[in-house]
Amino acid sequence: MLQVANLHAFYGKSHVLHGVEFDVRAGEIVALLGRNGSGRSTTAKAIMGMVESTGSVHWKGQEIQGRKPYEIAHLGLGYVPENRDIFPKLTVHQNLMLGQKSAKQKGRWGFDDMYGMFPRLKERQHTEAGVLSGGEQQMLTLCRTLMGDPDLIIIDEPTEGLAPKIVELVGEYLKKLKSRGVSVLLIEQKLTIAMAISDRALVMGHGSIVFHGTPDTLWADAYIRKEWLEV
Ligand SMILES: Nc1ncnc2c1ncn2[C@@H]1O[C@H](COP(=O)(O)OP(=O)(O)OP(=O)(O)O)[C@@H](O)[C@H]1O
Repeated sequence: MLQVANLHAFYGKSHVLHGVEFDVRAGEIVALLGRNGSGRSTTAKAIMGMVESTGSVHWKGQEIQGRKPYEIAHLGLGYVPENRDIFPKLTVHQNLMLGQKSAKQKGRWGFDDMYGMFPRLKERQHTEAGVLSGGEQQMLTLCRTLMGDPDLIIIDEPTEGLAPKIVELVGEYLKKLKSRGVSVLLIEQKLTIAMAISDRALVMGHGSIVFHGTPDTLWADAYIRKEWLEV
């Protein structure tokens, strides 16, 4: 479904990704793990056309490397960035409306799905998004992206700063997405959530993939965990 090959990315003169290669198949949750600064967010941004990059990004059989971010989003790739991407002066409901692909075209998800999944957003549907808590804004960003009906969602550190109970909930939601046919590329630091929900795990270090395999194999690999992860 998504195939990334020989991906290099640059911030000006700084060369931060060095030939990243991996794939995400239909219906999979793939965890992209690594320490801060290892290049996970840059990988997401390079796939979405948001940083200068070279190499190949194949999405559903077509090359999307070099395309504009909005074109990539229209092709069914959803991106939930680390910093909350909401319109603070609009209400929760208006934010969700803006996420819809088009008002007429019915996607896989409607308002009821979002409010069912996150009752807190339903309670606050008429509230300005800017006054929501950090966790609620994160949920809203995820829901707004889902309203665009993506086939694959790249989600950057959704559990950052959340209480352990909420982290578990986020895991449940991501599994729900998978059960509705949405693939997930989950950027994470927490090995526990990745172990609990992902089909495969990738570990990044210094801008390259240093491990790929099942979560169980990763758990059993003390060297990789010690060298490249904070566990
Ligand atoms: N806008 C930028 N300009 C210059 N260098 C950057 C920029 N953003 C990231 N970098 C550098 O690129 C490298 C990879 O960073 P990246 O943000 O992709 O890592 P990460 O694994 O997602 O970690 P984090 O969660 O801390 O963002 C780091 O060395 C970082 O300092």
